[in-house]
Amino acid sequence: MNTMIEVKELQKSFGSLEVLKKVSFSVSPGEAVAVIGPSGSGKSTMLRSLVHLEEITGGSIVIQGKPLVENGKYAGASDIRTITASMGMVFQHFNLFPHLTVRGNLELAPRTLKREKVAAIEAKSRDLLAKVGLADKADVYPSMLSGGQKQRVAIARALMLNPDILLFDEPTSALDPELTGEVLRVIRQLADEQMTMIIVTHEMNFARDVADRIIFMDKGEIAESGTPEQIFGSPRLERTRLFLNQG
Ligand SMILES: Nc1ncnc2c1ncn2[C@@H]1O[C@H](COP(=O)(O)OP(=O)(O)OP(=O)(O)O)[C@@H](O)[C@H]1O
Repeated sequence: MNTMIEVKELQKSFGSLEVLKKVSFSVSPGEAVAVIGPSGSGKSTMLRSLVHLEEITGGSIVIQGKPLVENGKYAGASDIRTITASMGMVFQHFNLFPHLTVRGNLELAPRTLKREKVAAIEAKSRDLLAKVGLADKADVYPSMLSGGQKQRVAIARALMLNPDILLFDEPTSALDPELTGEVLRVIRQLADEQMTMIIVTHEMNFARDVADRIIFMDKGEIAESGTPEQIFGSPRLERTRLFLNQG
């Protein structure tokens, strides 16, 4: 399989507001793609469309060769479930279940799906918590954790279902600056392990360091796409950076 994600002429409108205007791109296996761009340019909407959290108004999305939506027509409900199950999503605001412990958060979906034995699920949650540096937090509740710790739990939770693709929607935007590093380190480790990822982020330096490719969105379109070297040499991006820094 050569393409993990193939997006063709994706269009999305909210009422009369056209948020995505024929956006096309593809992601190869093992690629880490960062999506950057000014606020309101459609980055989150594009990402959410891939996992059917937004219903698109035109175009096609094909995940690992399977069409989620083709020329605006969606697959059947069961195919949509299967296709979106191959992707894990990490949100800006963590979205942990407050009434479950850290371990409970990790194990809820796999225990509900019953695809694996309970012992295997428990072993995996232990391993993944160790991987994100939180082995000692398995039995605490999310309210006891810092934002950076919560986000690392959310990443471990997304990994519990063995996704082929991970999507990050501004994973550090809700964090105090001193807590972003611990989350970015985990994402970088996943990139080093060749996890296929799309990361929507405002962290320009991180995008430059971790991404194989950068997609720069502006006003619902892909303004530029290329390697970090190509994109960070671009005068258009420089103008946006100055603008963002002033904000
Ligand atoms: N549910 C919705 N209903 C109406 N408009 C929406 C909805 N969701 C997003 N929008 C609008 O779509 C546009 C793109 O939003 P989106 O969140 O995709 O941008 P973004 O590039 O991710 O921005 P940011 O960096 O601020 O998160 C914005 O104008 C936003 O107000």
